[in-house]
Amino acid sequence: MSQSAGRHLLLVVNPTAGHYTEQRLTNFVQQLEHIGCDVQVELTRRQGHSTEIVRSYLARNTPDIIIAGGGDGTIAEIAQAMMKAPCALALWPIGSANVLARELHIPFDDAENAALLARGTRRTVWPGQITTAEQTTPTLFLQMAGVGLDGWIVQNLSPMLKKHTGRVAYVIAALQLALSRPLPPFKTRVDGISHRTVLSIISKGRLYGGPFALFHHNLHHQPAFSVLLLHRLNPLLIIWQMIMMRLKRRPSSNPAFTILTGETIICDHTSPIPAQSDGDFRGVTPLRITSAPTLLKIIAPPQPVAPSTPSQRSTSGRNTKRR
Ligand SMILES: Nc1ncnc2c1ncn2[C@@H]1O[C@H](COP(=O)(O)OP(=O)(O)OP(=O)(O)O)[C@@H](O)[C@H]1O
Repeated sequence: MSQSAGRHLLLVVNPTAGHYTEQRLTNFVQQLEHIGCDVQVELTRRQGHSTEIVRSYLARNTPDIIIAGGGDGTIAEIAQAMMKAPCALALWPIGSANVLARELHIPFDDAENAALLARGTRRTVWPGQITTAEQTTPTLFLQMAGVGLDGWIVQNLSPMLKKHTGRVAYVIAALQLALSRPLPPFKTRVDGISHRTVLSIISKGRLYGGPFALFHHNLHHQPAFSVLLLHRLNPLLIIWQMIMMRLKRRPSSNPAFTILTGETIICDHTSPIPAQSDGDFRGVTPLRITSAPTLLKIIAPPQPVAPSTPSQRSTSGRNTKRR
């Protein structure tokens, strides 16, 4: 009898996610049933609906695993409702970018993913949380948050273009913004040290925008973030960095940006600067980013041996200056 026999799974699916098809869902459910799981499928109908589905489901049931069928936005919404639940989260990566799934080495082949679910190996991850002045409850994110350029991009992104071109839509929006108007600089404080930035990327993972490695380490296993602070916006620099990322080279040292690690990040400005996390708009500055108070269990292959813990440092040597 398989290890997964009798496991009760809730599969929450975003049917608007980049790589969803009805046929793919039918096949995936059959694969899960084939390994002995009892699967309940719920389709979302609007943004935020997956949080409501999971909350009301957990009030009445105790599933063994909740599967997030979608991209990073759907995963974050489901995690938001699961923080105190004893069950594990699994990923069915059918989104456009699927950054967290790439980061955790979740198989993109559905049969292999079902086999991973059958084995049930778990990792714990430490989510981040973003709190704005208008929120009473912080919003969780599992992969990354971006303030400034990233927030403007998500605010200006055409959903139709995203549906048809996937990640290319973000590049088009970034170049449009970079060429159209000067973006206001704002203040980002990383563990008390203040920097002037036009974009701050605060990440648990190594990857950004899909398969591109932006940082050396993934910090999912500890209450810290990798932080990239872009000090000025130069379209040529952005194109150059994209080429380097495409070639899977990490950003080189450059006076235009600083890379460091930190635990508490505060962004502020006299006028509101937009922020996104895991690909969705999250409000405006002033805002504060810290680690969530609880860990989350995720079905994933075992974590590769981690390199030594990075201490707070800067690749451009500028993190000690106050701006
Ligand atoms: N039925 C729905 N209709 C409209 N929006 C939805 C629906 N279900 C979920 N959403 C929203 O769609 C947004 C994007 O979803 P998701 O992250 O799953 O897919 P994606 O954008 O294709 O993938 P990725 O985040 O990996 O690029 C999320 O904000 C989610 O709340």
